[in-house]
Amino acid sequence: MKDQVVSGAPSSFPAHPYRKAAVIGAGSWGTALAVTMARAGCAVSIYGRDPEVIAEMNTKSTTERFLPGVSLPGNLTGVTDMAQALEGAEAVLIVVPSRSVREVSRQVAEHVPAGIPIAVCAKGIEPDTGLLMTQVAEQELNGHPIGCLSGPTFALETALGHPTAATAAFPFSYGDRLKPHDSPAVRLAVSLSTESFRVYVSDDLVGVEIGGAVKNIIAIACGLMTGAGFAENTRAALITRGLDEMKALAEALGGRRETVTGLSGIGDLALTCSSATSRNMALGQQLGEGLSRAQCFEGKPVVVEGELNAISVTDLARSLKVAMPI
Ligand SMILES: NC(=O)C1=CN([C@@H]2O[C@H](COP(=O)(O)OP(=O)(O)OC[C@H]3O[C@@H](n4cnc5c(N)ncnc54)[C@H](OP(=O)(O)O)[C@@H]3O)[C@@H](O)[C@H]2O)C=CC1
Ligand SMILES: O=C(CO)COP(=O)(O)O
Repeated sequence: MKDQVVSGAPSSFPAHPYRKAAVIGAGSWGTALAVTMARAGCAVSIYGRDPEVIAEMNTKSTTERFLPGVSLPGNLTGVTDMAQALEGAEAVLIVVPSRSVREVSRQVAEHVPAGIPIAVCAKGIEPDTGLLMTQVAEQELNGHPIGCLSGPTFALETALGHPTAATAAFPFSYGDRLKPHDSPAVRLAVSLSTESFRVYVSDDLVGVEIGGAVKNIIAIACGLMTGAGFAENTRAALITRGLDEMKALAEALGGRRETVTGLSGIGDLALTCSSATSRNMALGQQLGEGLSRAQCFEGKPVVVEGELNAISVTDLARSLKVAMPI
């Protein structure tokens, strides 16, 4: 099964949805995914470390800082105790910034029995090691199927119910008797399926994760050029050449080119490079307009994955002798 290519829409693989899941990270994307899973019928516990955010979720069914205007479903419970969040979970989603994935994976490992699938939803490459986020999680979480979820998915749009599609990827090589419909990728896809959210499945973790990590950097570049006063020809050139860089890096790591031309690659690249809703694009645009880093986002701290990852991706590309000029 190791090299079998599995991809497609969840309807091709009927599967049992998870009844109970834990989301670790109560920011915008973690909460949007928790909301989506809860709407799909799963009982979801979401772990956050800020007691005020969690209290607002449980008392008002809102999270105004992260998803303004969104009403949280009743089967979503916020908790500030990680062990409590993970109790009885059949699947775990880790949704924190890439720089926190190792620390959080280590914490999750203390509370989750072996065999429970873990989906890492952060986009990035670890500095110094050059590891994908699923590889980081794998080092900390022994005995778990580890996969990822990625795609063109602004959190607020997802939570507001705008039609959205993403890709879930898990390897199909563990467990001799595993059938495609038993794969965590398929079960996760089904567990997240609502009228407005559709998840496609893949077994190409490298292709999926490289798309997510690289698109943020290209989006900063698109923002820079927009802020500096350049126009659409320049953006099209950056997106197209950026896609080529993504393909080259994915291939060098054993990923597939066709994955990069899917939702998690060109889909996310197109989204993030075209809209100031993207924090990466917005940062680039403000810098291009001449603001200092401290002035961007009115001085508030905002997660901009492409900043850190511009360095880790460049280092990784150099170590593999892949040309990535952008
Ligand atoms: N927002 C989006 O549209 C999308 C985001 N993503 C990806 O999801 C990841 C998370 O981004 P996003 O949710 O947007 O970021 P946010 O800034 O909205 O939220 C990050 C959350 O992670 C929490 N966190 C950070 N470090 C830790 C830690 N060590 N332990 C526990 N919680 C922690 C933060 O808690 P605190 O507030 O206490 O610091 C916060 O609740 C990123 O990699 C991003 O690229 C992917 C797709 C869409
Ligand atoms: O990854 C995202 C959409 O797919 C979110 O993009 P930003 O992190 O740039 O806001």
